[in-house]
Amino acid sequence: MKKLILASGSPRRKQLLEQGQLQFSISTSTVDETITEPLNPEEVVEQLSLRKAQDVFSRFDDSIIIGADTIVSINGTILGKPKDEEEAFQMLQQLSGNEHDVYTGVAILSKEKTIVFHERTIVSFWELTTAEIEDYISSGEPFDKAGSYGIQGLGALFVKKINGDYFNVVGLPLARTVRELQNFQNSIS
Ligand SMILES: Cc1cn([C@H]2C[C@H](O)[C@@H](COP(=O)(O)OP(=O)(O)OP(=O)(O)O)O2)c(=O)[nH]c1=O
Repeated sequence: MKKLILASGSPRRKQLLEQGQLQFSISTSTVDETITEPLNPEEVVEQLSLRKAQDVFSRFDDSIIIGADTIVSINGTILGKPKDEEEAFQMLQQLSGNEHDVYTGVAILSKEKTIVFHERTIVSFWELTTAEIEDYISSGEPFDKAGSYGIQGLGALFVKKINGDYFNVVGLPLARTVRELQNFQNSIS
């Protein structure tokens, strides 16, 4: 059986794969995450997850590599990780009282094969007050997270409704990823 490598520096993705009882190591990718063409959110996450996986594959081509990327999409706008407090404030204001989509793309690749897929989860937020947003930003939680919130942390207090895989919002659609990986391993062995 080939070794499995998670191409991610995200502590959430590591935790989720561990929860899936998989044996793996980690090698962080250093790719540029800029998107230049006009793409749909699902195309963005698929392309970026593949870019991350390919980067690590170039160093470990005897292994199976998993890469992932998560973004928030609201009214045609894609929200990644905020660069500063001001951007975090704008993002949270946009999400307040509205419904948005969270997309995670996952790429699994080896010498023999490449697969890429995505999952979408719909999340509705309660109306947030300015004070609530400011307090949340002061907690520091928004900064390494797409859309400036973490559903697994204090951000849970903003969520009115969710439709789809919760773990997809945290950064990896776990059950689907494990199933896709099993099929992948069977097909190349
Ligand atoms: C919406 C949301 C996102 N996130 C996180 C998941 C991802 O780690 C992050 C989106 O950034 P990504 O660019 O997908 O991932 P990353 O930079 O953290 O890690 P890497 O590229 O090395 O794999 O946002 C949460 O933790 N909770 C949430 O509720």
